[in-house]
Amino acid sequence: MKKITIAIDGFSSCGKSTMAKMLAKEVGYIYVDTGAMYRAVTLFAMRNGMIAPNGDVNRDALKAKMDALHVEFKLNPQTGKAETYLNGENVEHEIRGMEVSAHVSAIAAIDFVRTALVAQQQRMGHDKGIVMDGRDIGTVVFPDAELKVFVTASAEVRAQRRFDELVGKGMKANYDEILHNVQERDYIDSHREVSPLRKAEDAIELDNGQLTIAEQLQWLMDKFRETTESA
Ligand SMILES: Nc1ncnc2c1ncn2[C@@H]1O[C@H](COP(=O)(O)OP(=O)(O)O)[C@@H](O)[C@H]1O
Ligand SMILES: Nc1ccn([C@@H]2O[C@H](COP(=O)(O)OP(=O)(O)O)[C@@H](O)[C@H]2O)c(=O)n1
Repeated sequence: MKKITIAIDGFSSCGKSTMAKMLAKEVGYIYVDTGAMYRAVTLFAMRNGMIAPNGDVNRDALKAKMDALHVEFKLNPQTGKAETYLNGENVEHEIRGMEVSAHVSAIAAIDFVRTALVAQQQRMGHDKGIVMDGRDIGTVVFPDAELKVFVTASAEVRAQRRFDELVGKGMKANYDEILHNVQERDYIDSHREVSPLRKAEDAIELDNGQLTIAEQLQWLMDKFRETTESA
C-alpha cells in the first residue's frame, strides 16, 4: 500500500502525541514528536545561560550555537519508545518538566530556531510513512500531507491530563500552574509571527475532550484507512 504523511496539530497537552504514537505503531510508520525538538533546544538555551530570569532570550548567543546543537531520537530497547537526545545526552525526562514548559514557547517563536528544526523534520519525512505531531505540521512542515488532523479539548481537561501524567511520573506538579502554562503557551503559539498555530484548511478537527484514548485511536485509524484507500 502507498505510504502517506500524517500531520497532527493542535493545542498543548490534548493528546496529539498519544494518538500519533499509537497510530504509528499500529500501521508501522515512523513517529516524530516535534515538540520534543523545541523542548530540547529550550533546555540547551537554559543550560547555557541564554534565558534571563525574566524570560528574555539572548537570541544572538543562541543563533551562534545553533550549528553546534544536535537533537535526535533513539529507540530505548527496554521500553520500545523513542527518546530525545541533545548532543548525545538522553534528555527525555528533563525536557518534560515545568521549567522547560515555561520557556519553550518563547524559544519556538524564534525564526532561526524554526527554520533549522523544520528543515530537519522535512528530511525525516522525505520518504513518507511518517506520523508527525506539533503546531505547524499541516500548515508549514508538510502542507501536502494526505491526512491532517487538528486536535482540541478544553484547557481544563488538558491541564488535568498533563497533571495526571506528571504525578504518574513522580514529577513535581501543580494543577493551577499547569493550567496557566497551557493557556499561556496556547496564546503564544497562536499569536507568534512565524508559523502560528492554526488549523490547516484541509485538516479534520477532533475535539477529544470526551473521548477515551481507545476511542480517539479508533477514530484516527478509521481516518487513516479512508485516506489510504483513496490515495
Ligand atoms: N483521550 C484521552 N483521555 C484521557 N487522557 C488522555 C487522552 N489522550 C491523551 N491523554 C493523556 O493526556 C496527556 C497529554 O497527552 P499528550 O499526548 O502528551 O498530548 P500532546 O501531545 O497533545 O501534548 C498524556 O498523559 C496522555 O496519556
Ligand atoms: N511543531 C511544533 C511543535 C512544538 N512547538 C512548540 O513547542 C512547545 C512544546 O510542544 P509539545 O508538543 O511538547 O507541547 P505539549 O506536549 O506540552 O502540548 C509548544 O507549546 C510550542 O511552543 C512548536 O512551536 N511547533
